[in-house]
Amino acid sequence: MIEATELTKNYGNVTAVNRVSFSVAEGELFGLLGPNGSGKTTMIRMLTGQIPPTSGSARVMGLDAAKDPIGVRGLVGIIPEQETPPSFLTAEEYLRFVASIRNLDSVDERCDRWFDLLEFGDKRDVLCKDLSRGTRQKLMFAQAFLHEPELALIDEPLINLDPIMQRTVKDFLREYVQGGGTVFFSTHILEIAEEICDRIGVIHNGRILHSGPVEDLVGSGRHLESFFLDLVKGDAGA
Ligand SMILES: Nc1ncnc2c1ncn2[C@@H]1O[C@H](COP(=O)(O)OP(=O)(O)OP(=O)(O)O)[C@@H](O)[C@H]1O
Repeated sequence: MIEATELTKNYGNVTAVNRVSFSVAEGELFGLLGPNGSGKTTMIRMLTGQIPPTSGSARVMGLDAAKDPIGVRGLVGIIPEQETPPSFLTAEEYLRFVASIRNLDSVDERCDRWFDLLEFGDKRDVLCKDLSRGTRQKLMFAQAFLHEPELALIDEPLINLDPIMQRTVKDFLREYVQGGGTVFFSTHILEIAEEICDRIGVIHNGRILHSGPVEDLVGSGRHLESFFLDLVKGDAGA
């Protein structure tokens, strides 16, 4: 579903992502872990064609993300970091707007499903500017999955959600990949990665320091936190 080859992004003299290669297979829940400023958001922006790479390439669902960014965004679901829905639309108007752009049928059913699952149907007629941060995040989650994409790319999916809603979203993501969907998400919350990911990549200073199945870590008796800290601190000291 994703094939990144020597992907690099420079902002002026800052190298945010440095010759990163990896792939994500269908049905996988892949977590990109890294501390603040390590390159996670830049990576997701390149994979979704929001910014072009300085060099290297990314194929996403068979399309070149730099050459066909609109094609990629038509296929995948995206939750960008700290993105908020338009302030002047209600929650339901926003979902219907997304549904019309994506030419979806059964719009009532699709909207109801997400209002029910994420328990915010009582907010459907509230203007987005008046929604709480957590409810805006639920809405962003709903818009990303409204068209039932085969691949979702999510930047920090659970950051504003309370523990009950985090549980719902984690369960949804596991069911989604068990049903054949693929998820690429970035986080610095290690417990979430350890709990739901099939595979993780650890990124620091724009480079992938490690990539592998979570069960290898669990099987070795190591906790992800100590593994992550050793890797990142070792890299910082190198
Ligand atoms: N538009 C930009 N212009 C200049 N530098 C940028 C830009 N976007 C990101 N950077 C820099 O690139 C590096 C990687 O940033 P990025 O936002 O990708 O990291 P991140 O891992 O998502 O961080 P966080 O977890 O804090 O959101 C940082 O040094 C950041 O300051």
